[in-house]
Amino acid sequence: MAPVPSLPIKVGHIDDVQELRKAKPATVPERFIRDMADRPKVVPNLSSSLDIPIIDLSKLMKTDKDEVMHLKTACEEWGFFQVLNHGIDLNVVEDIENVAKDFFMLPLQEKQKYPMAPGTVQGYGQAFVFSENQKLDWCNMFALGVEPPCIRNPKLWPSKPINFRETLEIYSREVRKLCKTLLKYIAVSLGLKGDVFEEMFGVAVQAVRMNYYPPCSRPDLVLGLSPHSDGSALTVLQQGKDSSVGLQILKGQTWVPVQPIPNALVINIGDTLEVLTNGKYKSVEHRAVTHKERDRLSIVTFYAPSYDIELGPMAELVDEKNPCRYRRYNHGEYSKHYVTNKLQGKRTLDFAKIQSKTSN
Ligand SMILES: COC(=O)C(/C=C/C1=C(C)CCCC1(C)C)=C/O[C@H]1C=C(C)C(=O)O1
Ligand SMILES: O=C(O)CCC(=O)C(=O)O
Ligand SMILES: [Fe+2]
Repeated sequence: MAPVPSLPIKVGHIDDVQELRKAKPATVPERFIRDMADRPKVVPNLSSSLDIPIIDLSKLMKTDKDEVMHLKTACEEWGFFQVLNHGIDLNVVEDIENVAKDFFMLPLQEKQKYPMAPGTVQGYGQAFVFSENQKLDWCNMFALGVEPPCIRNPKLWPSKPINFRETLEIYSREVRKLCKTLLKYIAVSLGLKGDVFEEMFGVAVQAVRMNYYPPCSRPDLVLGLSPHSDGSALTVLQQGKDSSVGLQILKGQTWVPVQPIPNALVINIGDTLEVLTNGKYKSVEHRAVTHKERDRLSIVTFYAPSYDIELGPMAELVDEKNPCRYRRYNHGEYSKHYVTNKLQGKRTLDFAKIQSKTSN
């Protein structure tokens, strides 16, 4: 079951932010200006002790016990880590960045041949806009369902740049392998059998979203991407080589910037793993901010179970001390719920939460 909108929705006019940037209006249009409380603080991006953990996959693959512990701590305390020695050929990483950039640099008319229809998440445009008065993100997105083939919409796969399709296929194959490997060690770090997720997921759903954030004259007033947690099991995020620092994750009350590390990929736990682990590993809220002079590109892969599967907290992770915090549900239904609601911090996961006096 692929998620589709059931009602026609009115979203009003959505400015293309690259075109806005070219036109250089004296002020940022009202629809992009955030309420005071939601505006980002613009501070210098200094590296600090609050950097997200770094995991060396080559050590994990030798089942280095310390690295497995390190992974466990990263998933429990951060929900985010950067992975080094991820095994994806650097040419593959470079090629996807180049085709994504080439796509976004095409004339608007060309990109609009692949429109994201209101209320849907595939194609070129802004996802997660459901009303005329909703604030907009300072971002252009291009998103495609990749696996299994039944979620692809072939009309949305662009003919330009000419190597787009082949490059995305090669990249997605490699990222899929990486997700399977990471899930194996995530299972091991939980004291579970390495193949537990692979067995459970069926033919995993995989989607890619390319986000392009042009510079913004008032980065203090806008957001590149609204706060959200990902609906996936695992997300793999590649930050453009010369991109500005823009990804921030919420740690306690603080938005912590993710400092790009050359040749590393950013991995985060999605809502689905939070549910499966009964909240032991958390999907952490994150957002993107913009920069006054510099642009930013990110290529994001969402990896999730087949729509057919029913899931809930794994029995091994539920006991008296850790009572069951989420109900069982069908993943296709959660996907539909996710893509038919605006990005709203961690609120989307209320879908699955068992409300109790102690739950947060
Ligand atoms: C803009 O897209 C998203 O943010 C997104 C959607 C991904 C998808 C597609 C682009 C094609 C169809 C499948 C899918 C819904 C995965 C986020 O994906 C998260 C949300 C859920 C649920 C998930 O599994 O990944
Ligand atoms: O661009 C980024 O760094 C954030 C992207 C993101 O969180 C997403 O696409 O879900
Ligand atoms: Fe995200």
